[in-house]
Amino acid sequence: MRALRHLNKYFLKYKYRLLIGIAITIIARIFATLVPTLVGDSVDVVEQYINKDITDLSEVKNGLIINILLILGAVLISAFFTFLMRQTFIVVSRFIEFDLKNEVFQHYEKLSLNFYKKNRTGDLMNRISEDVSKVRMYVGPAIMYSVNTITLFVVVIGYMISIAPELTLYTVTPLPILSISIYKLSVAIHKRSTVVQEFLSKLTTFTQESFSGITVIKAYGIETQTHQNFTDLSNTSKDKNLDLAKVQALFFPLMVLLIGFSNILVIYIGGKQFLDGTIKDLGVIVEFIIFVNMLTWPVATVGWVSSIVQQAEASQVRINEFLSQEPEITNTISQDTPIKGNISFDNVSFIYDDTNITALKKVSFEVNTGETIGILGKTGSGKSTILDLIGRLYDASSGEIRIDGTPIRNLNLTNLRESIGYVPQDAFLFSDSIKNNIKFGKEKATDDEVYKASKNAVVHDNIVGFSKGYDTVLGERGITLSGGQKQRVSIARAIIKEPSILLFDDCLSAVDTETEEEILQNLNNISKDKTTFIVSHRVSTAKNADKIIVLEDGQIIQQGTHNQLINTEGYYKELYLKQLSEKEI
Ligand SMILES: Nc1ncnc2c1ncn2[C@@H]1O[C@H](COP(=O)(O)OP(=O)(O)OP(=O)(O)O)[C@@H](O)[C@H]1O
Repeated sequence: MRALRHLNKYFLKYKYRLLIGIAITIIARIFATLVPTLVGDSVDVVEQYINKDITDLSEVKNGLIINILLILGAVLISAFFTFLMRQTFIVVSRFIEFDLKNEVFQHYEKLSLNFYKKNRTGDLMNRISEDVSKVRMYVGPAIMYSVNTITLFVVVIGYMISIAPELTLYTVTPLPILSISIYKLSVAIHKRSTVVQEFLSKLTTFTQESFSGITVIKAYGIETQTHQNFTDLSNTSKDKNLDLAKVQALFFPLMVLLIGFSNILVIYIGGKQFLDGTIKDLGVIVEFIIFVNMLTWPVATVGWVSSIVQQAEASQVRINEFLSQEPEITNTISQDTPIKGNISFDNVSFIYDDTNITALKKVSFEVNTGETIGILGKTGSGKSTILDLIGRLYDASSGEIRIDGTPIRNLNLTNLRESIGYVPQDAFLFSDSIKNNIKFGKEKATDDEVYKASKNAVVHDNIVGFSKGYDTVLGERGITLSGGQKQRVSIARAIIKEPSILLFDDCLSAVDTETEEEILQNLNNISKDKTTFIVSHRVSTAKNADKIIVLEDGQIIQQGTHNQLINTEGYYKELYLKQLSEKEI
Protein backbone atom coordinates (compact mmCIF):
# COMPACT_ATOMS: atom_id res chain seq x y z
CA MET A 1 0.00 0.00 0.00
CA ARG A 2 3.01 2.26 0.34
CA ALA A 3 3.12 3.17 -3.34
CA LEU A 4 -0.57 4.07 -3.31
CA ARG A 5 0.12 6.77 -0.73
CA HIS A 6 1.08 8.88 -3.70
CA LEU A 7 -2.65 9.21 -4.37
CA ASN A 8 -3.48 10.67 -0.96
CA LYS A 9 -2.99 14.19 -2.30
CA TYR A 10 -5.76 13.53 -4.79
CA PHE A 11 -8.08 12.09 -2.13
CA LEU A 12 -7.49 15.28 -0.21
CA LYS A 13 -8.25 17.36 -3.30
CA TYR A 14 -11.61 15.64 -3.80
CA LYS A 15 -12.41 15.08 -0.09
CA TYR A 16 -15.80 16.82 -0.15
CA ARG A 17 -17.05 14.79 -3.10
CA LEU A 18 -15.80 11.61 -1.42
CA LEU A 19 -17.53 12.47 1.87
CA ILE A 20 -20.76 13.16 0.01
CA GLY A 21 -20.28 9.80 -1.75
CA ILE A 22 -19.99 8.00 1.61
CA ALA A 23 -23.16 9.70 2.91
CA ILE A 24 -25.04 8.79 -0.28
CA THR A 25 -23.90 5.17 -0.03
CA ILE A 26 -25.14 4.90 3.56
CA ILE A 27 -28.58 6.27 2.56
CA ALA A 28 -28.78 3.92 -0.46
CA ARG A 29 -27.96 0.87 1.68
CA ILE A 30 -30.40 1.77 4.47
CA PHE A 31 -33.26 1.97 1.97
CA ALA A 32 -32.11 -1.26 0.30
CA THR A 33 -32.24 -3.12 3.64
CA LEU A 34 -35.85 -2.03 4.18
CA VAL A 35 -36.94 -4.27 1.30
CA PRO A 36 -36.31 -7.70 2.94
CA THR A 37 -37.99 -6.47 6.16
CA LEU A 38 -41.07 -5.38 4.20
CA VAL A 39 -41.16 -8.70 2.28
CA GLY A 40 -40.87 -10.52 5.65
CA ASP A 41 -43.74 -8.44 7.05
CA SER A 42 -45.89 -9.30 4.01
CA VAL A 43 -45.25 -13.04 4.53
CA ASP A 44 -46.13 -12.59 8.22
CA VAL A 45 -49.49 -10.99 7.29
CA VAL A 46 -50.32 -13.91 4.98
CA GLU A 47 -49.17 -16.38 7.68
CA GLN A 48 -51.41 -14.70 10.24
CA TYR A 49 -54.39 -15.02 7.83
CA ILE A 50 -53.59 -18.73 7.23
CA ASN A 51 -53.33 -19.27 11.02
CA LYS A 52 -56.64 -17.39 11.33
CA ASP A 53 -55.01 -14.74 13.60
CA ILE A 54 -56.52 -12.29 11.10
CA THR A 55 -59.88 -13.19 9.62
CA ASP A 56 -60.66 -10.09 7.61
CA LEU A 57 -59.30 -10.64 4.01
CA SER A 58 -59.56 -6.94 3.15
CA GLU A 59 -57.25 -6.17 6.13
CA VAL A 60 -54.70 -8.63 4.62
CA LYS A 61 -55.09 -7.08 1.18
CA ASN A 62 -54.64 -3.55 2.56
CA GLY A 63 -51.56 -4.65 4.52
CA LEU A 64 -50.07 -6.22 1.38
CA ILE A 65 -50.82 -3.20 -0.85
CA ILE A 66 -49.22 -0.83 1.67
CA ASN A 67 -46.15 -3.11 1.87
CA ILE A 68 -45.88 -3.34 -1.93
CA LEU A 69 -46.03 0.47 -2.19
CA LEU A 70 -43.41 0.82 0.55
CA ILE A 71 -41.17 -1.76 -1.18
CA LEU A 72 -41.53 0.13 -4.45
CA GLY A 73 -40.68 3.42 -2.70
CA ALA A 74 -37.65 1.90 -0.92
CA VAL A 75 -36.36 0.30 -4.13
CA LEU A 76 -36.77 3.55 -6.08
CA ILE A 77 -35.04 5.64 -3.43
CA SER A 78 -32.26 3.06 -3.03
CA ALA A 79 -31.80 2.87 -6.81
CA PHE A 80 -31.67 6.66 -7.09
CA PHE A 81 -29.03 6.93 -4.36
CA THR A 82 -27.07 4.00 -5.87
CA PHE A 83 -27.03 5.98 -9.11
CA LEU A 84 -25.73 9.03 -7.20
CA MET A 85 -23.17 6.81 -5.45
CA ARG A 86 -21.73 5.67 -8.76
CA GLN A 87 -21.89 9.22 -10.08
CA THR A 88 -19.86 10.47 -7.15
CA PHE A 89 -17.20 7.77 -6.72
CA ILE A 90 -16.72 6.92 -10.38
CA VAL A 91 -16.63 10.59 -11.38
CA VAL A 92 -13.98 11.27 -8.70
CA SER A 93 -11.97 8.30 -10.00
CA ARG A 94 -12.10 9.76 -13.52
CA PHE A 95 -10.91 13.14 -12.17
CA ILE A 96 -8.02 11.44 -10.37
CA GLU A 97 -7.19 9.44 -13.50
CA PHE A 98 -7.10 12.70 -15.47
CA ASP A 99 -4.89 14.40 -12.86
CA LEU A 100 -2.52 11.45 -12.62
CA LYS A 101 -2.16 11.16 -16.39
CA ASN A 102 -1.34 14.86 -16.57
CA GLU A 103 1.13 14.55 -13.71
CA VAL A 104 2.92 11.65 -15.44
CA PHE A 105 2.89 13.40 -18.83
CA GLN A 106 4.28 16.64 -17.39
CA HIS A 107 6.95 14.68 -15.57
CA TYR A 108 7.91 12.79 -18.75
CA GLU A 109 8.35 16.16 -20.45
CA LYS A 110 10.75 17.35 -17.75
CA LEU A 111 12.96 14.27 -17.93
CA SER A 112 16.24 14.46 -19.79
CA LEU A 113 17.15 12.74 -23.04
CA ASN A 114 19.01 9.99 -21.17
CA PHE A 115 15.69 8.83 -19.74
CA TYR A 116 14.25 8.44 -23.23
CA LYS A 117 17.28 6.50 -24.35
CA LYS A 118 16.91 4.05 -21.46
CA ASN A 119 13.15 3.51 -21.72
CA ARG A 120 11.13 2.41 -24.71
CA THR A 121 8.24 4.50 -25.99
CA GLY A 122 5.82 1.57 -25.71
CA ASP A 123 6.64 1.24 -22.01
CA LEU A 124 6.16 4.97 -21.45
CA MET A 125 2.79 4.79 -23.20
CA ASN A 126 1.69 1.78 -21.18
CA ARG A 127 2.48 3.36 -17.85
CA ILE A 128 0.47 6.45 -18.71
CA SER A 129 -2.52 4.49 -20.04
CA GLU A 130 -2.77 0.90 -18.73
CA ASP A 131 -1.16 1.48 -15.34
CA VAL A 132 -3.10 4.65 -14.68
CA SER A 133 -6.32 2.76 -15.58
CA LYS A 134 -5.47 0.07 -13.02
CA VAL A 135 -4.92 2.75 -10.40
CA ARG A 136 -8.28 4.25 -11.30
CA MET A 137 -9.92 0.94 -10.43
CA TYR A 138 -8.56 1.44 -6.92
CA VAL A 139 -9.63 5.07 -6.53
CA GLY A 140 -13.05 4.35 -8.06
CA PRO A 141 -14.69 0.93 -7.90
CA ALA A 142 -12.49 -0.43 -5.08
CA ILE A 143 -13.30 2.44 -2.73
CA MET A 144 -16.94 2.53 -3.78
CA TYR A 145 -17.46 -1.19 -3.17
CA SER A 146 -15.56 -1.05 0.14
CA VAL A 147 -17.78 1.76 1.47
CA ASN A 148 -20.80 -0.14 0.15
CA THR A 149 -19.75 -3.41 1.81
CA ILE A 150 -18.92 -1.86 5.17
CA THR A 151 -22.23 0.06 5.25
CA LEU A 152 -24.25 -2.96 4.24
CA PHE A 153 -22.51 -5.15 6.78
CA VAL A 154 -23.06 -2.80 9.67
CA VAL A 155 -26.72 -2.18 8.79
CA VAL A 156 -27.72 -5.71 7.71
CA ILE A 157 -25.78 -7.83 10.20
CA GLY A 158 -26.80 -5.48 13.03
CA TYR A 159 -30.44 -5.92 12.07
CA MET A 160 -30.14 -9.70 11.56
CA ILE A 161 -28.57 -10.18 15.01
CA SER A 162 -31.36 -8.14 16.57
CA ILE A 163 -34.07 -10.49 15.22
CA ALA A 164 -32.40 -13.94 15.16
CA PRO A 165 -28.85 -14.06 16.59
CA GLU A 166 -28.27 -17.82 16.25
CA LEU A 167 -29.57 -18.01 12.67
CA THR A 168 -27.37 -14.98 11.84
CA LEU A 169 -24.31 -16.89 13.05
CA TYR A 170 -25.07 -19.91 10.86
CA THR A 171 -25.96 -17.74 7.89
CA VAL A 172 -22.80 -15.64 7.85
CA THR A 173 -20.41 -18.54 8.56
CA PRO A 174 -19.87 -19.44 4.87
CA LEU A 175 -19.36 -15.78 3.90
CA PRO A 176 -15.71 -15.48 5.02
CA ILE A 177 -15.02 -18.69 3.08
CA LEU A 178 -16.50 -16.96 0.03
CA SER A 179 -14.36 -13.92 0.68
CA ILE A 180 -11.15 -15.92 1.08
CA SER A 181 -11.88 -18.05 -2.00
CA ILE A 182 -12.55 -14.98 -4.10
CA TYR A 183 -9.37 -13.40 -2.75
CA LYS A 184 -7.30 -16.48 -3.68
CA LEU A 185 -8.92 -16.54 -7.09
CA SER A 186 -8.28 -12.82 -7.54
CA VAL A 187 -4.59 -13.27 -6.66
CA ALA A 188 -4.35 -16.00 -9.31
CA ILE A 189 -6.16 -13.68 -11.72
CA HIS A 190 -3.76 -10.88 -10.84
CA LYS A 191 -0.66 -13.03 -11.46
CA ARG A 192 -1.96 -14.05 -14.85
CA SER A 193 -3.13 -10.58 -15.77
CA THR A 194 0.35 -9.21 -14.97
CA VAL A 195 1.75 -11.59 -17.57
CA VAL A 196 -1.04 -10.58 -19.98
CA GLN A 197 -0.12 -6.95 -19.31
CA GLU A 198 3.55 -7.57 -20.09
CA PHE A 199 2.61 -9.10 -23.41
CA LEU A 200 0.28 -6.23 -24.14
CA SER A 201 3.23 -3.89 -23.53
CA LYS A 202 5.38 -5.93 -25.90
CA LEU A 203 2.65 -5.92 -28.53
CA THR A 204 2.19 -2.13 -28.20
CA THR A 205 5.93 -1.53 -28.51
CA PHE A 206 6.23 -3.90 -31.46
CA THR A 207 3.28 -2.35 -33.29
CA GLN A 208 4.41 1.19 -32.57
CA GLU A 209 7.96 0.49 -33.79
CA SER A 210 6.74 -1.41 -36.86
CA PHE A 211 4.53 1.40 -38.05
CA SER A 212 7.02 4.13 -37.21
CA GLY A 213 9.54 2.23 -39.30
CA ILE A 214 7.06 1.16 -42.00
CA THR A 215 9.16 2.79 -44.73
CA VAL A 216 12.14 0.60 -43.86
CA ILE A 217 9.96 -2.52 -43.58
CA LYS A 218 8.46 -1.90 -47.01
CA ALA A 219 11.75 -0.91 -48.59
CA TYR A 220 13.39 -4.14 -47.41
CA GLY A 221 10.30 -6.17 -48.29
CA ILE A 222 10.16 -7.76 -44.84
CA GLU A 223 6.40 -7.41 -44.33
CA THR A 224 5.98 -11.21 -44.16
CA GLN A 225 8.73 -11.60 -41.60
CA THR A 226 7.39 -8.70 -39.54
CA HIS A 227 3.90 -10.18 -39.75
CA GLN A 228 5.29 -13.56 -38.61
CA ASN A 229 7.00 -11.90 -35.64
CA PHE A 230 3.76 -10.15 -34.78
CA THR A 231 1.80 -13.42 -35.09
CA ASP A 232 4.27 -15.23 -32.80
CA LEU A 233 4.03 -12.48 -30.22
CA SER A 234 0.24 -12.26 -30.39
CA ASN A 235 -0.06 -16.05 -30.21
CA THR A 236 1.84 -16.10 -26.94
CA SER A 237 -0.25 -13.16 -25.80
CA LYS A 238 -3.44 -15.06 -26.73
CA ASP A 239 -2.27 -18.16 -24.75
CA LYS A 240 -1.65 -15.98 -21.70
CA ASN A 241 -5.10 -14.44 -22.15
CA LEU A 242 -6.64 -17.92 -22.30
CA ASP A 243 -4.83 -18.89 -19.07
CA LEU A 244 -6.38 -15.83 -17.51
CA ALA A 245 -9.84 -16.55 -18.89
CA LYS A 246 -9.80 -20.07 -17.36
CA VAL A 247 -9.29 -18.68 -13.85
CA GLN A 248 -11.73 -15.83 -14.41
CA ALA A 249 -14.37 -18.34 -15.49
CA LEU A 250 -14.33 -19.82 -11.97
CA PHE A 251 -15.31 -16.51 -10.38
CA PHE A 252 -19.11 -16.57 -10.80
CA PRO A 253 -19.66 -20.34 -10.40
CA LEU A 254 -17.78 -20.14 -7.10
CA MET A 255 -20.00 -17.30 -5.97
CA VAL A 256 -23.19 -19.10 -6.99
CA LEU A 257 -22.01 -22.24 -5.16
CA LEU A 258 -21.40 -20.42 -1.92
CA ILE A 259 -24.63 -18.40 -2.14
CA GLY A 260 -26.51 -21.68 -2.68
CA PHE A 261 -24.80 -23.16 0.36
CA SER A 262 -25.76 -20.16 2.53
CA ASN A 263 -29.37 -20.37 1.30
CA ILE A 264 -29.55 -24.08 2.20
CA LEU A 265 -28.21 -23.28 5.66
CA VAL A 266 -30.84 -20.57 6.19
CA ILE A 267 -33.65 -22.86 5.06
CA TYR A 268 -32.38 -25.85 7.07
CA ILE A 269 -31.44 -24.09 10.34
CA GLY A 270 -34.22 -21.48 10.00
CA GLY A 271 -36.78 -24.24 9.29
CA LYS A 272 -35.64 -26.24 12.35
CA GLN A 273 -35.78 -23.14 14.57
CA PHE A 274 -39.26 -22.29 13.22
CA LEU A 275 -40.44 -25.82 14.00
CA ASP A 276 -39.03 -25.77 17.56
CA GLY A 277 -40.47 -22.29 18.10
CA THR A 278 -37.16 -20.33 18.40
CA ILE A 279 -38.29 -18.32 15.41
CA LYS A 280 -41.87 -17.19 15.71
CA ASP A 281 -42.54 -15.87 12.18
CA LEU A 282 -42.01 -17.53 8.79
CA GLY A 283 -41.25 -14.03 7.44
CA VAL A 284 -37.89 -14.08 9.28
CA ILE A 285 -36.65 -16.98 7.12
CA VAL A 286 -37.75 -15.16 3.94
CA GLU A 287 -36.02 -11.98 5.16
CA PHE A 288 -32.84 -13.93 5.89
CA ILE A 289 -32.75 -15.54 2.46
CA ILE A 290 -32.99 -12.11 0.86
CA PHE A 291 -30.32 -10.74 3.24
CA VAL A 292 -27.93 -13.59 2.42
CA ASN A 293 -28.28 -12.89 -1.28
CA MET A 294 -27.86 -9.20 -0.61
CA LEU A 295 -24.63 -9.82 1.30
CA THR A 296 -23.07 -12.21 -1.17
CA TRP A 297 -21.86 -9.71 -3.76
CA PRO A 298 -20.40 -7.31 -1.17
CA VAL A 299 -18.63 -10.21 0.51
CA ALA A 300 -17.28 -11.38 -2.81
CA THR A 301 -16.11 -7.86 -3.53
CA VAL A 302 -13.90 -7.99 -0.42
CA GLY A 303 -11.75 -10.54 -2.23
CA TRP A 304 -12.11 -8.79 -5.56
CA VAL A 305 -11.27 -5.41 -4.08
CA SER A 306 -8.12 -6.78 -2.39
CA SER A 307 -6.95 -8.01 -5.76
CA ILE A 308 -7.75 -4.63 -7.39
CA VAL A 309 -5.73 -2.95 -4.66
CA GLN A 310 -2.81 -5.32 -5.29
CA GLN A 311 -2.90 -4.62 -9.01
CA ALA A 312 -3.20 -0.89 -8.42
CA GLU A 313 -0.24 -1.08 -6.04
CA ALA A 314 1.86 -2.85 -8.68
CA SER A 315 0.87 -0.28 -11.30
CA GLN A 316 1.52 2.64 -8.95
CA VAL A 317 4.99 1.20 -8.22
CA ARG A 318 5.69 1.31 -11.96
CA ILE A 319 4.31 4.86 -12.22
CA ASN A 320 6.26 6.02 -9.15
CA GLU A 321 9.42 4.53 -10.61
CA PHE A 322 9.23 7.11 -13.40
CA LEU A 323 7.82 9.90 -11.22
CA SER A 324 10.74 9.51 -8.82
CA GLN A 325 13.28 9.99 -11.60
CA GLU A 326 14.83 13.38 -11.16
CA PRO A 327 15.37 15.35 -14.36
CA GLU A 328 19.14 15.58 -14.86
CA ILE A 329 18.77 19.08 -16.26
CA THR A 330 16.71 21.37 -14.09
CA ASN A 331 15.99 25.04 -13.91
CA THR A 332 17.51 26.24 -10.68
CA ILE A 333 17.37 29.93 -11.52
CA SER A 334 14.03 31.61 -10.98
CA GLN A 335 14.89 35.18 -12.02
CA ASP A 336 14.95 36.08 -15.70
CA THR A 337 18.32 35.98 -17.40
CA PRO A 338 17.96 37.64 -20.82
CA ILE A 339 20.29 36.19 -23.40
CA LYS A 340 22.23 38.16 -26.01
CA GLY A 341 24.18 35.24 -27.46
CA ASN A 342 27.92 35.59 -26.78
CA ILE A 343 28.93 31.97 -26.39
CA SER A 344 32.22 30.55 -25.19
CA PHE A 345 33.39 26.97 -24.72
CA ASP A 346 36.29 26.63 -22.32
CA ASN A 347 37.98 23.20 -22.33
CA VAL A 348 34.62 21.47 -22.65
CA SER A 349 34.58 17.68 -22.62
CA PHE A 350 31.55 15.49 -22.82
CA ILE A 351 31.03 11.77 -22.28
CA TYR A 352 27.69 10.06 -23.13
CA ASP A 353 27.22 8.06 -19.96
CA ASP A 354 25.20 5.26 -21.54
CA THR A 355 27.80 4.46 -24.21
CA ASN A 356 30.83 5.92 -22.43
CA ILE A 357 31.78 7.58 -25.70
CA THR A 358 33.85 10.71 -25.24
CA ALA A 359 32.15 12.92 -27.81
CA LEU A 360 34.05 16.14 -27.03
CA LYS A 361 37.58 16.56 -25.71
CA LYS A 362 38.67 19.90 -24.28
CA VAL A 363 36.88 21.98 -26.88
CA SER A 364 37.42 25.75 -26.64
CA PHE A 365 36.09 28.51 -28.90
CA GLU A 366 34.17 31.77 -28.75
CA VAL A 367 31.39 33.27 -30.85
CA ASN A 368 29.86 36.69 -30.39
CA THR A 369 26.41 38.04 -31.08
CA GLY A 370 25.94 38.67 -34.78
CA GLU A 371 28.58 36.10 -35.74
CA THR A 372 28.09 32.84 -37.58
CA ILE A 373 30.20 29.83 -36.81
CA GLY A 374 30.50 26.87 -39.13
CA ILE A 375 31.27 23.44 -37.67
CA LEU A 376 32.63 20.77 -39.97
CA GLY A 377 34.06 17.34 -39.40
CA LYS A 378 33.67 13.70 -40.18
CA THR A 379 30.57 11.86 -39.05
CA GLY A 380 30.65 11.11 -35.33
CA SER A 381 33.22 13.83 -34.65
CA GLY A 382 31.01 15.60 -32.10
CA LYS A 383 29.33 18.38 -34.09
CA SER A 384 25.75 17.72 -32.95
CA THR A 385 26.94 17.25 -29.39
CA ILE A 386 28.18 20.88 -29.36
CA LEU A 387 24.66 22.06 -30.30
CA ASP A 388 23.06 19.77 -27.71
CA LEU A 389 25.27 21.28 -25.02
CA ILE A 390 24.29 24.83 -26.01
CA GLY A 391 20.61 23.93 -25.64
CA ARG A 392 21.45 22.17 -22.35
CA LEU A 393 19.96 18.91 -23.57
CA TYR A 394 23.00 17.57 -21.73
CA ASP A 395 25.43 19.20 -19.31
CA ALA A 396 29.15 19.19 -20.07
CA SER A 397 31.15 16.55 -18.18
CA SER A 398 33.98 19.03 -17.59
CA GLY A 399 35.00 22.50 -18.67
CA GLU A 400 32.70 25.50 -18.81
CA ILE A 401 30.21 26.81 -21.33
CA ARG A 402 29.39 30.47 -20.84
CA ILE A 403 26.72 32.57 -22.44
CA ASP A 404 27.20 36.33 -22.10
CA GLY A 405 29.87 35.53 -19.54
CA THR A 406 27.54 33.49 -17.28
CA PRO A 407 28.07 29.73 -16.84
CA ILE A 408 25.22 28.04 -18.71
CA ARG A 409 24.00 26.25 -15.55
CA ASN A 410 23.42 29.63 -13.91
CA LEU A 411 21.03 30.76 -16.62
CA ASN A 412 17.29 30.46 -16.40
CA LEU A 413 16.67 27.31 -18.47
CA THR A 414 13.36 28.58 -19.84
CA ASN A 415 15.00 31.82 -21.00
CA LEU A 416 17.84 29.82 -22.54
CA ARG A 417 15.57 27.48 -24.49
CA GLU A 418 13.28 30.35 -25.50
CA SER A 419 16.23 32.16 -27.01
CA ILE A 420 17.27 29.22 -29.14
CA GLY A 421 15.95 28.27 -32.57
CA TYR A 422 17.07 24.71 -33.17
CA VAL A 423 16.84 22.79 -36.42
CA PRO A 424 17.77 19.16 -35.75
CA GLN A 425 19.47 16.85 -38.20
CA ASP A 426 16.38 14.67 -38.39
CA ALA A 427 13.59 17.21 -38.94
CA PHE A 428 10.57 16.13 -36.92
CA LEU A 429 7.19 17.45 -37.97
CA PHE A 430 3.98 16.80 -36.06
CA SER A 431 0.82 15.31 -37.57
CA ASP A 432 -0.72 18.72 -37.98
CA SER A 433 -1.04 21.39 -40.67
CA ILE A 434 2.11 22.90 -42.15
CA LYS A 435 1.08 26.25 -40.73
CA ASN A 436 0.81 24.88 -37.19
CA ASN A 437 4.10 23.07 -37.59
CA ILE A 438 5.77 26.39 -38.40
CA LYS A 439 3.86 28.26 -35.69
CA PHE A 440 5.16 25.68 -33.22
CA GLY A 441 8.16 28.03 -33.00
CA LYS A 442 5.90 30.98 -32.13
CA GLU A 443 2.36 30.06 -31.20
CA LYS A 444 0.90 33.52 -31.67
CA ALA A 445 2.54 34.20 -35.03
CA THR A 446 0.36 35.88 -37.65
CA ASP A 447 -0.13 34.39 -41.11
CA ASP A 448 2.18 37.05 -42.54
CA GLU A 449 4.92 36.03 -40.15
CA VAL A 450 4.45 32.39 -41.19
CA TYR A 451 4.72 33.35 -44.89
CA LYS A 452 7.79 35.50 -44.24
CA ALA A 453 9.57 32.70 -42.37
CA SER A 454 8.67 30.22 -45.12
CA LYS A 455 9.94 32.59 -47.79
CA ASN A 456 13.21 32.97 -45.92
CA ALA A 457 13.45 29.19 -45.66
CA VAL A 458 12.67 29.03 -49.42
CA VAL A 459 9.74 26.67 -48.93
CA HIS A 460 6.83 29.09 -49.45
CA ASP A 461 6.47 28.31 -53.18
CA ASN A 462 6.36 24.58 -52.46
CA ILE A 463 3.69 25.01 -49.79
CA VAL A 464 1.37 27.20 -51.86
CA GLY A 465 1.70 24.60 -54.61
CA PHE A 466 -0.15 22.06 -52.44
CA SER A 467 -3.93 22.06 -52.96
CA LYS A 468 -4.53 22.95 -49.32
CA GLY A 469 -1.49 25.20 -49.06
CA TYR A 470 -0.48 25.98 -45.50
CA ASP A 471 -3.43 23.92 -44.21
CA THR A 472 -2.01 20.70 -45.67
CA VAL A 473 -2.00 18.19 -42.84
CA LEU A 474 1.16 16.17 -42.54
CA GLY A 475 1.17 12.47 -41.75
CA GLU A 476 3.07 11.13 -38.79
CA ARG A 477 6.64 12.42 -39.11
CA GLY A 478 5.56 14.63 -42.00
CA ILE A 479 5.76 11.85 -44.54
CA THR A 480 3.87 13.77 -47.18
CA LEU A 481 6.83 16.15 -47.58
CA SER A 482 10.14 15.43 -49.26
CA GLY A 483 13.29 15.33 -47.15
CA GLY A 484 14.37 18.79 -48.36
CA GLN A 485 10.88 20.27 -47.80
CA LYS A 486 10.80 18.87 -44.28
CA GLN A 487 14.17 20.42 -43.56
CA ARG A 488 13.03 23.80 -44.85
CA VAL A 489 9.74 23.76 -42.90
CA SER A 490 11.86 22.95 -39.88
CA ILE A 491 14.11 25.96 -40.67
CA ALA A 492 11.02 28.21 -41.01
CA ARG A 493 9.89 26.97 -37.58
CA ALA A 494 13.21 28.03 -36.06
CA ILE A 495 13.49 31.46 -37.69
CA ILE A 496 9.88 32.53 -37.02
CA LYS A 497 10.86 32.46 -33.35
CA GLU A 498 13.41 35.24 -33.95
CA PRO A 499 15.71 33.79 -31.32
CA SER A 500 19.08 35.23 -30.34
CA ILE A 501 20.80 31.88 -31.00
CA LEU A 502 20.20 29.81 -34.13
CA LEU A 503 21.40 26.21 -34.25
CA PHE A 504 21.31 24.51 -37.65
CA ASP A 505 22.37 20.87 -37.48
CA ASP A 506 23.20 19.70 -40.95
CA CYS A 507 19.75 20.87 -41.99
CA LEU A 508 20.54 21.68 -45.59
CA SER A 509 21.87 18.22 -46.45
CA ALA A 510 18.75 17.32 -48.46
CA VAL A 511 18.56 20.67 -50.23
CA ASP A 512 20.14 21.27 -53.66
CA THR A 513 23.09 23.69 -53.76
CA GLU A 514 21.15 26.46 -55.53
CA THR A 515 18.37 26.52 -52.95
CA GLU A 516 21.01 26.18 -50.25
CA GLU A 517 22.72 29.30 -51.55
CA GLU A 518 19.40 31.20 -51.50
CA ILE A 519 18.59 30.06 -47.93
CA LEU A 520 22.09 30.97 -46.74
CA GLN A 521 21.74 34.47 -48.19
CA ASN A 522 18.42 34.94 -46.42
CA LEU A 523 19.92 33.60 -43.19
CA ASN A 524 22.75 36.04 -43.57
CA ASN A 525 20.25 38.91 -43.39
CA ILE A 526 18.16 37.38 -40.62
CA SER A 527 21.10 36.49 -38.40
CA LYS A 528 22.78 39.91 -38.35
CA ASP A 529 22.01 40.39 -34.65
CA LYS A 530 22.04 36.69 -33.75
CA THR A 531 24.58 34.00 -32.98
CA THR A 532 24.35 31.30 -35.60
CA PHE A 533 25.81 27.79 -35.58
CA ILE A 534 25.84 25.93 -38.86
CA VAL A 535 26.84 22.29 -38.68
CA SER A 536 27.52 20.76 -42.04
CA HIS A 537 29.40 18.22 -44.10
CA ARG A 538 29.56 20.66 -47.02
CA VAL A 539 32.10 23.45 -47.34
CA SER A 540 29.54 25.42 -49.38
CA THR A 541 27.25 25.67 -46.32
CA ALA A 542 29.90 26.93 -43.94
CA LYS A 543 32.14 29.00 -46.20
CA ASN A 544 30.53 32.37 -45.44
CA ALA A 545 30.71 31.89 -41.68
CA ASP A 546 32.78 34.36 -39.66
CA LYS A 547 34.57 31.45 -38.09
CA ILE A 548 34.88 27.80 -38.96
CA ILE A 549 35.97 25.00 -36.67
CA VAL A 550 36.86 21.53 -37.83
CA LEU A 551 36.36 18.62 -35.46
CA GLU A 552 37.93 15.20 -35.42
CA ASP A 553 37.29 12.65 -32.73
CA GLY A 554 35.78 15.30 -30.47
CA GLN A 555 38.75 17.66 -30.80
CA ILE A 556 39.16 20.89 -32.72
CA ILE A 557 41.83 20.19 -35.32
CA GLN A 558 41.48 23.38 -37.35
CA GLN A 559 39.88 26.77 -36.98
CA GLY A 560 39.80 30.03 -38.89
CA THR A 561 37.94 31.71 -41.74
CA HIS A 562 37.25 30.03 -45.07
CA ASN A 563 40.08 31.91 -46.73
CA GLN A 564 42.53 31.04 -43.99
CA LEU A 565 41.55 27.38 -44.01
CA ILE A 566 41.72 26.83 -47.76
CA ASN A 567 45.23 28.16 -47.64
CA THR A 568 46.27 25.80 -44.88
CA GLU A 569 47.05 22.13 -45.43
CA GLY A 570 44.51 19.97 -43.63
CA TYR A 571 41.06 18.45 -43.58
CA TYR A 572 39.22 21.62 -44.63
CA LYS A 573 41.36 22.26 -47.71
CA GLU A 574 41.09 18.60 -48.76
CA LEU A 575 37.34 18.67 -48.35
CA TYR A 576 37.08 21.94 -50.22
CA LEU A 577 39.10 20.68 -53.19
CA LYS A 578 37.19 17.40 -53.24
CA GLN A 579 33.80 19.11 -53.20
CA LEU A 580 34.96 21.68 -55.75
CA SER A 581 35.95 18.98 -58.20
CA GLU A 582 32.64 17.13 -57.59
CA LYS A 583 30.81 20.36 -58.45
CA GLU A 584 32.78 20.73 -61.67
CA ILE A 585 31.95 17.18 -62.64
N1 LIG B 1 22.56 10.13 -27.72
C1 LIG B 1 23.74 9.55 -27.73
N2 LIG B 1 24.04 8.60 -26.84
C2 LIG B 1 25.25 8.02 -26.85
N3 LIG B 1 26.23 8.31 -27.70
C3 LIG B 1 25.98 9.25 -28.62
C4 LIG B 1 24.73 9.91 -28.68
N4 LIG B 1 24.75 10.81 -29.67
C5 LIG B 1 25.98 10.71 -30.22
N5 LIG B 1 26.73 9.78 -29.60
C6 LIG B 1 28.10 9.44 -29.93
O1 LIG B 1 28.89 10.59 -29.72
C7 LIG B 1 29.81 10.79 -30.79
C8 LIG B 1 29.58 12.17 -31.41
O2 LIG B 1 28.31 12.18 -32.00
P1 LIG B 1 27.70 13.45 -32.72
O3 LIG B 1 26.29 13.14 -33.06
O4 LIG B 1 27.96 14.66 -31.92
O5 LIG B 1 28.57 13.50 -34.06
P2 LIG B 1 28.36 14.35 -35.35
O6 LIG B 1 29.68 14.92 -35.67
O7 LIG B 1 27.22 15.28 -35.21
O8 LIG B 1 28.01 13.20 -36.38
P3 LIG B 1 27.14 13.31 -37.72
O9 LIG B 1 27.89 14.16 -38.66
O10 LIG B 1 27.07 11.88 -38.19
O11 LIG B 1 25.84 13.86 -37.33
C9 LIG B 1 29.57 9.65 -31.76
O12 LIG B 1 30.58 8.68 -31.54
C10 LIG B 1 28.23 9.10 -31.39
O13 LIG B 1 28.19 7.70 -31.58
